[in-house]
Amino acid sequence: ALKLKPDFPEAKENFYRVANWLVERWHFLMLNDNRRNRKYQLAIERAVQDGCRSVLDIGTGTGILGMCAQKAGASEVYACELSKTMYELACEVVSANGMADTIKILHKKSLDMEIPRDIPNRVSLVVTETVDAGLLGEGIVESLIHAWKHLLLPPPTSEDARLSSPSQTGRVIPAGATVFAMAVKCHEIRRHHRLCASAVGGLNLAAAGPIRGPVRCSGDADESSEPYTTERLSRLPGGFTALTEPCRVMHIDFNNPQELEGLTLKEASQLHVPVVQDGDVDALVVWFELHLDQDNSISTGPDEDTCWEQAIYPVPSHYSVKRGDELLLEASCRDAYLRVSCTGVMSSRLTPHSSSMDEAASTEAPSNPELELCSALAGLQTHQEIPASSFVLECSEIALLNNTNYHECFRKAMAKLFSFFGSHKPEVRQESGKQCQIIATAVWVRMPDVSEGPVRAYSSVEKQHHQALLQLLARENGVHEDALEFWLSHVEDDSAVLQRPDSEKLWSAIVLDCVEICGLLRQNLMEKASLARCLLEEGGRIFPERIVIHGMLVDSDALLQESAVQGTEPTLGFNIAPFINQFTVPIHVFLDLSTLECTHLSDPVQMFVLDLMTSTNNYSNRDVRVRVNTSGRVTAIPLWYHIYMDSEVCVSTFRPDSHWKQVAVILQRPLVVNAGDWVRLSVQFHKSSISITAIR
Ligand SMILES: CCc1ccncc1CNCCCCSC[C@H]1O[C@@H](n2ccc3c(N)ncnc32)[C@H](O)[C@@H]1O
Repeated sequence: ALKLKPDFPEAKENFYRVANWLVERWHFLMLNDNRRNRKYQLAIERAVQDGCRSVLDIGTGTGILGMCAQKAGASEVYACELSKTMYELACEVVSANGMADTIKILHKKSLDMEIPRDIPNRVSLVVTETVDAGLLGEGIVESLIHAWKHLLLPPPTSEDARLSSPSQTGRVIPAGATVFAMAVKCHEIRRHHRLCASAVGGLNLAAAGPIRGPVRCSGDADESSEPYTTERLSRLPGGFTALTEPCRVMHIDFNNPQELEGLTLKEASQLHVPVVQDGDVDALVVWFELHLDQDNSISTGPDEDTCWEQAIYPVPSHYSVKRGDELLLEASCRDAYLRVSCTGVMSSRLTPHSSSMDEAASTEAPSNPELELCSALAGLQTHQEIPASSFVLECSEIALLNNTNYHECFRKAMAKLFSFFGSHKPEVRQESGKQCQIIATAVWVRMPDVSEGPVRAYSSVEKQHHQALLQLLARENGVHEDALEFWLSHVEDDSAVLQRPDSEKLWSAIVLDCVEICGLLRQNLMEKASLARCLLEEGGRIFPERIVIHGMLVDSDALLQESAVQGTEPTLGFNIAPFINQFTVPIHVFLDLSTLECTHLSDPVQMFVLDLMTSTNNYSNRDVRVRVNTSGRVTAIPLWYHIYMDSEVCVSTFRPDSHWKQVAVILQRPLVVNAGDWVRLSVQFHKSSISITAIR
């Protein structure tokens, strides 16, 4: 559609969503990571010079590692790629770099490859980077077990190593990986995985029983949750505090088929990690060193200036630790995921601390072992896992519940509305009672303050278990059963939700959920608002009534690195950028603007106003003049919103406690500016999607 009509807004909007899905953003990060590319190239060159003549690149992506092998002089290069989009991209890239006839690319998962159908003979080198932040999440162990059995020449046995040339034996790049973990205290992780308040918006949540996030590294591998989430620790607002030293969890040798086969059957290993700092454990952070060959490795650690994320295992129970304690961890590779969890704390506090006693203890005959054992056991804090029956909410929903500022603002605005109705129309009120429709396609709606007489709230919730949770909360908080009516809105068409009620049932308040967690405005927001306006009774209000879009000019190389490959230099001189950059998306979502490495080139300015109550105030485009107060290169325009519940009560989506992220418009061509310049931005708003072009 875009090829036919490049500026067709719906197609543009859909393309952005599709492109983000088809080509994951880390492809850009990876290809721009010149250090990583050079390390792989060096390891491949060594292996080929060492005698590996035939190479298979598993998970070739754009084909860069296969091209390294071909350029290093390998005589046979094969590559396989399971994603159709990436496979087609790799074919374009390889032929554009003149290697179409020397690299054979298969649109196949390596596990489905056979000899001689797919490749004529076993290869002497497999190169792959099918790893995620938790190392095993892309199935590298399963892929390599299969590769050793069916695609690779046998590994060198000890005498082989001395005698035959490596071309008769097989090897893998990376050769292995070492996994590390440490315990951290981090508020940003906590507020996304654990309820930090027992009451929200005047509702006592404790009544609902345990509420937990989707990430759970529990004993039973219940499929409803993921074992870990990922974060770039160096970019988390508020940072983190390391409570333990990093500890070495395990080493995996990818050149040892027997070890790989035994990995998922191996018993969990128990680790005792010294605590170096007092605090409550919020999560375990896991990263790894990828040993490409003996002396060449890539680290994904939080303190390296690496572009990679770390694996985060939130700790559900409350472990508070003190310097000198030992944290007990358990690590295993069951069902091909790396699982790390806290199993207890060996508190040092129970053994006498004072130095004199320690000296005495060390000089006297060994103290009585029973005493030592029972004091150690007494110090062993272990906690019951949260029962699996607890309610599971998304991380963003937990962060929403923890966003007390948002709930307070909402209550304030609602209370004003109810007092308005209470005072203005006593006669009408009696027979029909206050009809208040809460249309919040978000999970969470606040029960209006029902103390002010009969309020009927109708909520459209998307998920059954949210309805169950709300009903439970209503009952436990004295909200009468029939004061709250639900229907299950269906994501695809909200019209069912907005169907016009019979005439007497007009609404006094309609709540719209306007902003997606990723920071985009919801699709068809203005259409929903105009539909909702027809459903209001006299004096009825829409919440929010207005959204003001703010933005500023920034110079951020980090945003460029995540959105497009910057030329051929980062990719070892191979011409890859024009092909992968077809999937560049001019809107960067899930941005955490508070920790983005960037230079602010202007003050924040008001870009656009959306009036949800009075449609005549709306327009579709606007020119905004922005004064440059710092010289630099404008590469992006971050955007956030001030959401006005009513004329005074406002919630910003760019606050430390906000459960929303921000977005950024990436300029097609960076604009060099000097302090004192004025930049004119043409801001278009169409079908809830914003586009901004900078004019000198
Ligand atoms: C320092 C590395 C690092 C550290 C931490 N975080 C991220 C990274 C960077 N690695 C990200 C790559 C991760 C994606 S894997 C790359 C490509 O390979 C494909 N695939 C995956 C398995 C597979 C298979 N068995 N057979 C054929 N194809 C396969 C995927 O379809 C994808 O296009």
